[in-house]
Amino acid sequence: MSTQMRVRPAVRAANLTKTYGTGDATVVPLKNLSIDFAAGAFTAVMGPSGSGKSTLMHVLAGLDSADSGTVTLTHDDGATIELTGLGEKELTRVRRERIGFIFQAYNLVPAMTAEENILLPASLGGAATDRLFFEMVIDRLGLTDRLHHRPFELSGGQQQRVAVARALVSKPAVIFADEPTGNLDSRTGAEVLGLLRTAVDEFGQTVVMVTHDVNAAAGADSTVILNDGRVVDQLQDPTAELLAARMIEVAK
Ligand SMILES: Nc1ncnc2c1ncn2[C@@H]1O[C@H](COP(=O)(O)OP(=O)(O)OP(=O)(O)O)[C@@H](O)[C@H]1O
Repeated sequence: MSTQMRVRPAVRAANLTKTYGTGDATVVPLKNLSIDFAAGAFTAVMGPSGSGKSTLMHVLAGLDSADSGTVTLTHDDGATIELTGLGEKELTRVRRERIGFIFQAYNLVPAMTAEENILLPASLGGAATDRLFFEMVIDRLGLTDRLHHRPFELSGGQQQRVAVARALVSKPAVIFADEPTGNLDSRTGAEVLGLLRTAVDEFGQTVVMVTHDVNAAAGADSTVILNDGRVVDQLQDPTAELLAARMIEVAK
């Protein structure tokens, strides 16, 4: 039995099926998919374009619904919440208190400055922000002199870094990141990966990150590979070379 399977899952997906469209236009991005994400671990999710990675992240975070199946979060004290069984109000509360999300499209609030965007989850959740941690995150992301700019005054990469900072500063139990380094130069990408690693190693948070980059995935503790809406492999501590070889096989 692998290390990953012995530890408590922070997030458990069971038999998730998701369909978009009807008739000839039907797409089934998730096909009876089950997977556990270990608590306090960094898991990468890889797979060909269209294999269902973003859909899975949205369903896991309660941002999109599944046709069937369940998503369950487990607290540190062992208490569980079935996200898929919650009403909208309760779901919003759980998302605010427990989940951070880094979207592919950043989803920043246009009228707010970078700092206001970063502090928004904490202010909505009523939690006090750890100001020292905030300063560390924005310094490492190179955002210190961009805090008073609004999103339209920032480059794509700067907006992505604001989205990363927003997901980190309230220290949610689980962070879902959908290609968080996709739009960044290699140095800033490495900073983002380092911060996600810190979230896991120093703060015990659980990180689930979609990436197309085998080097980024190799820095995680394990990698889940999706193909056609299903989990086709789960590798513990794989090397970038092994991941590259698996991705080529999956794409065949
Ligand atoms: N809102 C939607 N309406 C209809 N089809 C959708 C919608 N969102 C995703 N799909 C389809 O579902 C499938 C899975 O998409 P998804 O974005 O989850 O894949 P992905 O693995 O994240 O891809 P990529 O690596 O290109 O981001 C694709 O065929 C996509 O076109």
